Amino acid sequence: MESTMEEADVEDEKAAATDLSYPPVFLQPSGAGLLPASPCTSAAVIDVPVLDLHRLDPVGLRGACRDWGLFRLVHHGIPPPLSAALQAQARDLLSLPFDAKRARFCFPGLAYFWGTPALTLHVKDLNWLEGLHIPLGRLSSSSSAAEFDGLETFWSLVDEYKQHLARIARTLFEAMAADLKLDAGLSASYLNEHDGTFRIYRYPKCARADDYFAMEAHTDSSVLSIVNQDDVGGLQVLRGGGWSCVEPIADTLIVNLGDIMQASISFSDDDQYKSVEHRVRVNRSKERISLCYFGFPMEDGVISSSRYREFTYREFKEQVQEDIKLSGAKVGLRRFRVNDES
Ligand SMILES: O=C(O)CCC(=O)C(=O)O
Ligand SMILES: [Fe+2]
Repeated sequence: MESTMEEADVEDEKAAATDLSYPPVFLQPSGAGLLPASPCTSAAVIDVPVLDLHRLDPVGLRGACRDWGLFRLVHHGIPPPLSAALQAQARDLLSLPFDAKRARFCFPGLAYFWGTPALTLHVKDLNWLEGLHIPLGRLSSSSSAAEFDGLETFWSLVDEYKQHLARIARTLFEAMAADLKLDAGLSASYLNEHDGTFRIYRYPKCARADDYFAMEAHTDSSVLSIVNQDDVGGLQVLRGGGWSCVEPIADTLIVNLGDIMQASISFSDDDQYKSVEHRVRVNRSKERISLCYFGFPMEDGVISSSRYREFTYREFKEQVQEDIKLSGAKVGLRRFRVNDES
């Protein structure tokens, strides 16, 4: 048994080591010279709350947002063939040779990245991922012919998909704002759903699955994030002090709340939503694709609450970037806490 496992490991490692679509940093079987992330632990599958977008139950939503910071969304209205077509396009585009991806996807409206979860952030550890970064606000104004050349199908799918994302994000946010009794004037600038960020991730297989994370533990800086994952799995959530797996289930979306929702504290009962900590594990023998949307506030949107000092989203973003530049890690909302001794 032992030797079979080892043989399988060697085969997986060889396959991963020769895939020329992988960034070269992922082709080093020994991972020489790379900083190892903390070892992954095995985690049990957990049943996360399920919400139906057609009949959004305010009590269920309140519980999911306060206790979990994450839920599974059903009846979300994205046609399954649209998700499948976009997943297939993502797979095709990211299977191009590494150099071709770097040369081809290099526009303000479409950028290829690898190794860290965002283009501009240099986090401490290598994340076993690559992807395409698409700022959705630029999509309609993006006029460069090169940006469209040969990608017409892809862009039209993204265009259709983004309408659904904006609809889902707005519907969920309105229900959350009503629950929190957010000030109507302020809450209008809390979510700029049409200018969200869309990222397509490919998590390469990694023979050393215990040494690296596909994406290390973090909270999202968004208002809310919407994850559409394939059937491979790997998303984990921190709950009750331990990590649990959020299973992929066909035609469902995983919604997680970001830091901005945690900061949007109800003035009426001082209660708080949760920006849930999550991470993605690598898979030894399968690549994983996920389509992720991040809804953010207006840049000048003021986030005002009893527990954090008032800040604009721009300020928050700049602080996150600065902390990462200085220490390689995000500090996040803690920076804005009133009376924070840390
Ligand atoms: O790919 C996933 O399932 C999650 C990605 C994620 O957490 C992120 O991009 O912030
Ligand atoms: Fe995330």
